[in-house]
Amino acid sequence: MFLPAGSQDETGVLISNRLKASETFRQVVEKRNFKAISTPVVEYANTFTNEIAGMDLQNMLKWFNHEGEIEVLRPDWTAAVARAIAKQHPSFQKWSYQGSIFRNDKDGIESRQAGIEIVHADQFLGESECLLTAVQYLNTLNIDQYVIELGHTGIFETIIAPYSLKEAQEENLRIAMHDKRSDLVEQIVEEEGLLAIKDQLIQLIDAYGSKEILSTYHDLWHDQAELLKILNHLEQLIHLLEQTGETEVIVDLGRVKNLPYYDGIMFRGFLTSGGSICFSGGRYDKLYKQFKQETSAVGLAFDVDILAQHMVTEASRNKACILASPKTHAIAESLRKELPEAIVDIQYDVQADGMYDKLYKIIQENNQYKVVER
Ligand SMILES: N[C@@H](Cc1c[nH]c[nH+]1)C(=O)O
Repeated sequence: MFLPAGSQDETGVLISNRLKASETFRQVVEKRNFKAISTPVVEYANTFTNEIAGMDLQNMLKWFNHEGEIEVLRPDWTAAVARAIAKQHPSFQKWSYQGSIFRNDKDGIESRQAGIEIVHADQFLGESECLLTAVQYLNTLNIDQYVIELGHTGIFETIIAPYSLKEAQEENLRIAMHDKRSDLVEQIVEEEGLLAIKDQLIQLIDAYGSKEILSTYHDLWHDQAELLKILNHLEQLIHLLEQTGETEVIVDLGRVKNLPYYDGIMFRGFLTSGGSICFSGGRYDKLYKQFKQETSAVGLAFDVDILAQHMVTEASRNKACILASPKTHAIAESLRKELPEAIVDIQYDVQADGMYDKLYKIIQENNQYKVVER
């Protein structure tokens, strides 16, 4: 029997790591006063594809229901949580969730996320709390080899704003920037007659690295108030992270939004070995416009599958086997307590050597049963 492309089975350590990552997440966010929320796996496509949320239906797992409406398997938590809490009283700000999302533009169709969303809070408070929760969670999981990257949708958007690009061309340019394809950026800019910003965009592609890069851009953008404001904002967040710990922070000024609803700061966590993205998030105030709310909204989600692959597994426990028979099986069961530290299996026969660290047999002594090493 085969599985559809993108679906996969899992066994052993990966599962226990994932469960541990989930439980740790639950504890960390509960202690930081997040309230758990869960939304159904099946939703109307419109929750994600409406004009404001803007996600692409093409990448969703979808079907028609009996009323002819398109339903999907949850492709994104952020839009689902926004739908769910839009009706809630705005006094509560901090939400957390855990569960799968399904999209066929990712490596596997299903990926497990653990995330937080902070709504109606002061902007800097929300962003700081997102980043500091990420730091605390990764520390608690003993993952210390990572880098936090900060970006901002406003840089690219401000630069192209004076030119009225068609939506499709704008998106192509965004994708070329996202992929850091200077050849494509050059081509699109020339086709669209945007020569005035050609050099600026090409230069931005390489504008990533440690915070020192910010001072170069302070000079370059000295007369562009909007862009200077963004640089100051990034600096403020870097300063906060520096004050609270040893976290390595980089900036990518050429970063463009990877989700259509982002408008503002964007953050990602990269694991140093291998470079996988372990969390991703950003500001998305505009998503709430669909509910006629002008508010602040920011969040991030961890890729729990990636975390599970990179968690250091604890030294595994000793594996013991008590050899029994149908007649002594009940006795063997009662003798498990004599081996409290080990993983204890009961078998009638052990075929392969090396399956267990120790083999025990049952003996009777003074009318008492006990296990002794064989
Ligand atoms: N939903 C985003 C993560 C996020 C949470 N909040 C804001 N952004 C993602 O799947 O990448």
